[in-house]
Amino acid sequence: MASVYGLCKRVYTVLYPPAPTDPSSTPLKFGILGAAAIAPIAIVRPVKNHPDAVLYGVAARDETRAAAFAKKWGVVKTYGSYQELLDDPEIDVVYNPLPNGLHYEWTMKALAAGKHVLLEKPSADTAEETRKMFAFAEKKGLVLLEAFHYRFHPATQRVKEIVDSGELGQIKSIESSLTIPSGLLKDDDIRLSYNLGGGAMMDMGCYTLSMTRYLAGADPVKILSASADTSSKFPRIDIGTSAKLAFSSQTPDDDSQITATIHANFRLPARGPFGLIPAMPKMNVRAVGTEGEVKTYGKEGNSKGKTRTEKRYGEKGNGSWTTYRYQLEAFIDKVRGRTPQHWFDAADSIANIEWIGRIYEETGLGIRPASEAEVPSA
Ligand SMILES: NC(=O)C1=CN([C@@H]2O[C@H](COP(=O)(O)OP(=O)(O)OC[C@H]3O[C@@H](n4cnc5c(N)ncnc54)[C@H](OP(=O)(O)O)[C@@H]3O)[C@@H](O)[C@H]2O)C=CC1
Ligand SMILES: O=C1OC[C@@H](O)[C@H](O)[C@H]1O
Repeated sequence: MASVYGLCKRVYTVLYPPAPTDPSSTPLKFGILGAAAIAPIAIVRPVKNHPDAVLYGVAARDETRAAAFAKKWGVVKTYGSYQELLDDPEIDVVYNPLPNGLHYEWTMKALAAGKHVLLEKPSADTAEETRKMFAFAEKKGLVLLEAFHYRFHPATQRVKEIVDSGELGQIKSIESSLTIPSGLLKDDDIRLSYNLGGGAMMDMGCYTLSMTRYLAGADPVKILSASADTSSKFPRIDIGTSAKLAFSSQTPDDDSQITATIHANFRLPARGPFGLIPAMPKMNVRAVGTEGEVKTYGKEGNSKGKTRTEKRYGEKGNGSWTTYRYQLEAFIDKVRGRTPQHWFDAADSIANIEWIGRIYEETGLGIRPASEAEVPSA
């Protein structure tokens, strides 16, 4: 009963985050590019709870969309084009939740305008674009972060701690999957557009790969296999991708490899007789060592031997801080010149998109198209 109450309380606090009690008189002003579906959870609510941030602007291709968004979420100013927002000297930080294929163009333009950028995942369509964005940010002395929010949460960090502690023995395999049920995406969803950088490996596989690389503490050494499911309607889009990767063992004196499987799918079929049991979105990570295993997100299985369940909601906000709120805290610390509790750098983002590209090549679908937009040069 107590935990049901706790859950309801956490959900309520996530949806209605309390205003900070000690707001800054000179907060960072955030601008959002596009009235994106993800913006309320990923940036609007976290900003409302941060003492050093305000939601200043939102731009949309059609200003009425920006106006509707601003009214609903309490944003101060609206713009009828992304460039107008970037040209506003009041804006300090840009949140870029545009379709993947537009990440590079608008991040380069935002950096050129002198804004720090919190950039949605995956960083861009190609590794070359990601390299250029980070090089430009560094040259300009601006903060650029790919929004892998999960990394900032204490639960993720605890899993990493368990893996690194050695209590599981030598890690032999890592499995990571992120899947959503069939029927969730409409045909015009950005995730189903090749030109906008869509595909399951881009959209969800980027997390599974990132998490696997994080737990392995290294990049893969080889792709052992990779395959993609497609559909006749979207022949260049992977509805699902599965890949098997080899990592070098991180344990000294162990020359065996870690085998990792990653799995991303947009169309998990319903189950049971006549498909009557609807599938649920699933996020699962499991690292198996010679002495034990750790699972995240999934339910306890019928494991033999000793098992324990650890919960890590984090201490902040009485356990109500989301991954996005933790991410925002770190991002603002970085912008303000403080040391964030966790960070990951350009090399990490570059390696992730490089391996996404390699996996796409291996499936035969090829990497997503590079941007043809004219952008400011680094
Ligand atoms: N961190 C996370 O948990 C999540 C991250 N994401 C990432 O965020 C990004 C956006 O995802 P999501 O919010 O679901 O996307 P939406 O479908 O809501 O699209 C985002 C915005 O893209 C703009 N846009 C610009 N050009 C186009 C175009 N040609 N076609 C369609 N839209 C266009 C639209 O802005 P306008 O208002 O100007 O029309 C729209 O609001 C993606 O990179 C995705 O990977 C998505 C979900 C979860
Ligand atoms: O967190 C997520 O889960 C569902 C995906 O479609 C989305 O883009 C991703 O970021």
